[in-house]
Amino acid sequence: MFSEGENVAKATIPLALESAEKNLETSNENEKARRSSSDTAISVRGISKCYQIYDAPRDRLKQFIIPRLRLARQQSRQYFREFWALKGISFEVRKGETVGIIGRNGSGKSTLLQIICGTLTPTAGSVETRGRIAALLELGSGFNPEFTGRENIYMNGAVLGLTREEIDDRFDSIVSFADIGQFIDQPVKTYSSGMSVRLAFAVQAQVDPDILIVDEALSVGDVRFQAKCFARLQQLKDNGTSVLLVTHSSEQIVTHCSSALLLNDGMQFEIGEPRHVVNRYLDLLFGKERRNPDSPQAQPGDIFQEDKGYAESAYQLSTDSDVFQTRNGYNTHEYRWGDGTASILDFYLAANGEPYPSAITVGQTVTLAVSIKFHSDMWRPILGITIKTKDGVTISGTNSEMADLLDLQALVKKGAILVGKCSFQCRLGPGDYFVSLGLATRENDEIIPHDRRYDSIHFIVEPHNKFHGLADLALDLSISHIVESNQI
Ligand SMILES: Nc1ncnc2c1ncn2[C@@H]1O[C@H](COP(=O)(O)OP(=O)(O)OP(=O)(O)O)[C@@H](O)[C@H]1O
Repeated sequence: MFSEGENVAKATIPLALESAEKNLETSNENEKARRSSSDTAISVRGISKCYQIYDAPRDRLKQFIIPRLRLARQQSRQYFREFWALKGISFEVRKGETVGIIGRNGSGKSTLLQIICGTLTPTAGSVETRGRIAALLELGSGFNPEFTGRENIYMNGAVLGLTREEIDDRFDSIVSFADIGQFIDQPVKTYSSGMSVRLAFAVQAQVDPDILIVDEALSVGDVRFQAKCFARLQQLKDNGTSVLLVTHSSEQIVTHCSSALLLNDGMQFEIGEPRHVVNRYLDLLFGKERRNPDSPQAQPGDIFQEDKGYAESAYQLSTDSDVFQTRNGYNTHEYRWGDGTASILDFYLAANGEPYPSAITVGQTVTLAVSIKFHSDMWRPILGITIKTKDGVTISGTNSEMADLLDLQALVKKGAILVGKCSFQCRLGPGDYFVSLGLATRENDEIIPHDRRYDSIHFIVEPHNKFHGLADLALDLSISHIVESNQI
């Protein structure tokens, strides 16, 4: 049905062994193997999970009874359908590594985590884990709703293998982390979902697990609590805890994970560097009828005739061929997809009028212009732009719908060239930034990408000491009155 061996080989290399290979060049082969395996916290090999789906409860009964009534040699009918929730998943997680697991609803993420935790048995394959596993699999997982928070802390701690004294030692820090006040002595059934998650995370994270598994639970907590959880996750990672994090947030993946696994229909769709995996995920979410628009459908030159005016514009943007990749600042690692019915051909970037600058000084006015060619008629195209940090955190983004651009709220004819322009004052912290561009249309509730060029332009903001942080909010710091010490 599927080749497990193939998957093992493919998956383990990017996650765990790549850097190990570099480190071990000087060691002998045996030492290599010993050290690599002692560094491994989780080893998942060829995991598959098949559920039996029964159309009616009586079929389940028939499946149980009838084969037992027949003679052993007689072939019995099957009363269920097979559903493979996971197929041939293989990867390894090293000590101190945080691996993000991402995928659409129903792609198999929770099933995989349950198998790793040992609460679900795989149909095929095996999992090996080292050390204490703490898991936050669902709301208030492991809590008895009738018990108080206090009682549940002791119960959970015991399940995680802690003695009463060890729990006593950690009790105050758990309660302080959860920060649910007097509710600690109320039955857990009276808690809000956010409070349950606070307590559950506090317990799991304060028992110093070797492996911590978090399934979406953090999305329930408020933003301040989430920030606190991620700070704690960082501490745990620094102390060697391996973390498996299931989330639908691509930003959490790029910000907190050292590698990522993308599941699709139960299969390992992509594994490796978080930003790349996240781009593949976005591709799955929005990339209907994916096709790389490398070769424009219109004949070179014919559009140029119609659109002479644009070619003469201040930005000297190409209007007939794709020269995007020839410009200074083009990121060769851009991620491009779309159905190819429009092409983003060219871009112009300037800082205070200087074209394609090697670096931008804070405070300068940045101008970005792009030319787009339409290879078919298009109703209300949407032009979007997003600026992200090199870690994939979105700083700001907008699109022609949000900006209410009337020019695009109409039919754009095949052959037309559009030049979009965006300018902003650079109020960014020093560092590297990436611009993503996109041209799409909306069909009912679905976005159809025609040409998306993610992280396609790279620019650098020069070091400065005007402020610290990602962006300047023009914080207005002032002191209204100083009282001399001898007047107090
Ligand atoms: N006990 C079960 N019996 C039959 N099918 C199941 C069972 N549990 C899960 N499934 C199916 O297996 C698939 C994977 O489910 P799973 O919960 O692992 O997905 P998921 O990626 O965690 O989804 P979500 O993002 O919505 O939480 C789904 O199609 C689900 O319907």
